[in-house]
Amino acid sequence: MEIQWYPGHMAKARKIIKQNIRLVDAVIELVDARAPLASHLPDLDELSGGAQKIVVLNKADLADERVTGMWIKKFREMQLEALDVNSMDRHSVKRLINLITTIYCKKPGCRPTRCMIIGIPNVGKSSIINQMAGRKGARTGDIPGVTKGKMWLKVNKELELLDTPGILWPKFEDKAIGIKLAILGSIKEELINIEELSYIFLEFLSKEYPHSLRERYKIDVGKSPREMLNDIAFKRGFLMAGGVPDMERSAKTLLMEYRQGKLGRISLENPDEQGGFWQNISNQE
Ligand SMILES: Nc1nc2c(ncn2[C@@H]2O[C@H](COP(=O)(O)OP(=O)(O)OP(=O)(O)O)[C@@H](O)[C@H]2O)c(=O)[nH]1
Repeated sequence: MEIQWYPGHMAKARKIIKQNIRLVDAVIELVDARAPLASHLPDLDELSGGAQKIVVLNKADLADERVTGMWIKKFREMQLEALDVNSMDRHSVKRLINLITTIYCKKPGCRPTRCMIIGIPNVGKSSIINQMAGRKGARTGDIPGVTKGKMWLKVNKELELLDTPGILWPKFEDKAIGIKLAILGSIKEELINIEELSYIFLEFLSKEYPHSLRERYKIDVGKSPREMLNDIAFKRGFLMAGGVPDMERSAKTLLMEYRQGKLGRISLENPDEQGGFWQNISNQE
């Protein structure tokens, strides 16, 4: 499956990030816990200069807990601060605030640490900013030396966030990365052949999480992806004139329900995987 990818505003976004990054102590790179590598920004280190990076695996409530634990271990082995977070949950986000404070505020009365959130589309940047800043997130106003109009949100005495997150698009020369991001919902649907995408996803699920498919849709996971999608259409009553199964509706429903967590906690990537399903996808023409 070919994903047409024309992020026209990419250069502008990079420029804005570059300008803002020099104002912060730390960059919080938000990745999707279900695919931390595919949703990671390979050129962020080059953009972020000296600012320290904290990797936040967001939407951890939707990811396979065991696999997320493996990722955290892996990032820490690479000497990176890493934390799993559910931005919908105040307590979970509090752990991130505490981590930043522990790293940057060694003594009482320290100056506020300034952070910027960066991540790919739909990874949860606005949600985490809102959850971190909460009602206290009153804008602190223009600060001298800061690009006009730039605002800081006060999280607490020790922490301030830049009010606008940085959106970046990953480079994906690798076909599997594009497909994972499409499954997660980070790529506009108009750019995707949704039926083809669902076939790949069904094949992945039938190999890695067959029980989730069986439980949710009561289908035979030994069948071909096309047959499985067909069966989902029948089970759900997605039928067009003449009783023809509506495959597109079926595909959209499958992906929507995955993104909403209705299929259970499912990770697309595993740090220990070598070869395997995604490698085969990447190797395909
Ligand atoms: N389950 C779950 N959903 C989340 C989490 N974080 C964000 N979401 C949902 O993911 C969707 C995207 O979140 P946003 O905060 O708008 O993401 P964004 O990165 O600001 O998106 P863009 O503005 O497109 O760049 C929303 O429907 C959120 O409710 C999370 O930790 N868990």
